[in-house]
Amino acid sequence: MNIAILGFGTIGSGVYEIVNQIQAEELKDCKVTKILDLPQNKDKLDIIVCDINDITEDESIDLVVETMGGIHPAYEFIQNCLQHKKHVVTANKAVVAAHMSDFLKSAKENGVQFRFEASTGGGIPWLASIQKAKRIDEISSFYGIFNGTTNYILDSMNTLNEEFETALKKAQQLGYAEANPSADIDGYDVQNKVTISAALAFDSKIDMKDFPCFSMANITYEDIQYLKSHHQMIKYIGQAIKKENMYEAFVMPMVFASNSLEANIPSNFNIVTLNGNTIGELKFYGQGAGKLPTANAIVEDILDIKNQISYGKVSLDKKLSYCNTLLKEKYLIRTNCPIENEWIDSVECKGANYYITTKAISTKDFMKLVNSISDQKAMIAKYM
Ligand SMILES: NC(=O)C1=CN([C@@H]2O[C@H](COP(=O)(O)OP(=O)(O)OC[C@H]3O[C@@H](n4cnc5c(N)ncnc54)[C@H](OP(=O)(O)O)[C@@H]3O)[C@@H](O)[C@H]2O)C=CC1
Ligand SMILES: N[C@@H](CC=O)C(=O)O
Repeated sequence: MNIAILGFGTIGSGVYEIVNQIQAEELKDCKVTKILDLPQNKDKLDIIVCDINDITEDESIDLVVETMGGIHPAYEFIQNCLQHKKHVVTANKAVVAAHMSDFLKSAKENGVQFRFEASTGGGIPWLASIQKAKRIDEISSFYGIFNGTTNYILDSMNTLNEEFETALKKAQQLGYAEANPSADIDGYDVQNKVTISAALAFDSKIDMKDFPCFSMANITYEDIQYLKSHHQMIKYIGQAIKKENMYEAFVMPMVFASNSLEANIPSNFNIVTLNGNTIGELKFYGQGAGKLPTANAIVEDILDIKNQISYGKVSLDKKLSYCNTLLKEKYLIRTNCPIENEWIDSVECKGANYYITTKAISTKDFMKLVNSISDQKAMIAKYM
């Protein structure tokens, strides 16, 4: 199987290394024969080309790996490759979340495969596991730590007493962060991953514009110390739940008991959990970001395509409506101004700050409460 890679950065170079340099029996008839890169990088390797047509028009190429990131020109390049009857495997959650149904349709029309395991959960076989679980079960909910960069930051602040900015810089140097790390910190990356996971778990295209997404940028060292004194830890979570033809979803910081699995996830690792009617709770753990773990997930997709292995068809046929009264939960707000409200359960004063815990309330009421807070630096989290 001849493979082309679009984009030779952290993940693209990892795919090249695994396919062309690891001596696995399964990989012996796979070879990267072309790489699309920008003209300034033309001399890095003799298989680099700078025109997508050199790949789409090359009949010897069977499969294209897209690891450029972003929506454009990734969307056009993926469509072009599918229309030229080449299988496509991508790690690019932004383009998959936005255009999954177009890609699946083009792949079907052209008799090829479109796979995207690496887009969600890095090296964890999460999407395949959702598909396997769904062969028997109805999946009612999933949640988890879906972002390696933000987990690395929170873990470094907690265990190494590092500043947020220092930890972020290290995560960037290690190749975990998105090109614009606001995607990690402000939640767009997890929104994409929740959307992709929901498509597979619930057979439905949910719209990320509907559900709340709170940044984790306001979490401070003092917040982590405060929670530690209460035997708790904060993590950055994506979550979705389905009830009949309705769903709720969130991206936000969440407070866990310090002896829970989630509270103890280190470094760039992710943990993701699904709930099914016969399997119950099922958890998956592994590196959620980084060159070789993510490249590994891409190569697993390549081998599944080569060996014609599928865990079920992806269908987005079910219509789910967003409903913000399905859940009733407790929230934690740290702010410099007191809040008086019927939904407040307790308030603890710490220096200039108030740590406010709400009663169990609906998302609808919680959003009203949040909109009444003028403190731009307020930290907002949900209790697990
Ligand atoms: N890093 C990670 O841990 C993970 C990343 N992903 C996803 O994988 C994708 C790639 O990420 P990553 O490897 O980290 O990103 P990088 O920025 O390291 O790599 C992207 C590469 O693509 C190149 N590129 C951009 N546009 C073009 C173009 N038009 N033609 C040719 N080359 C182009 C870039 O060149 P230049 O730098 O010169 O602009 C860069 O070398 C993203 O979608 C990301 O979300 C998914 C899971 C984990
Ligand atoms: N930036 C992402 C990369 C993997 O999806 C992350 O940190 O999780």
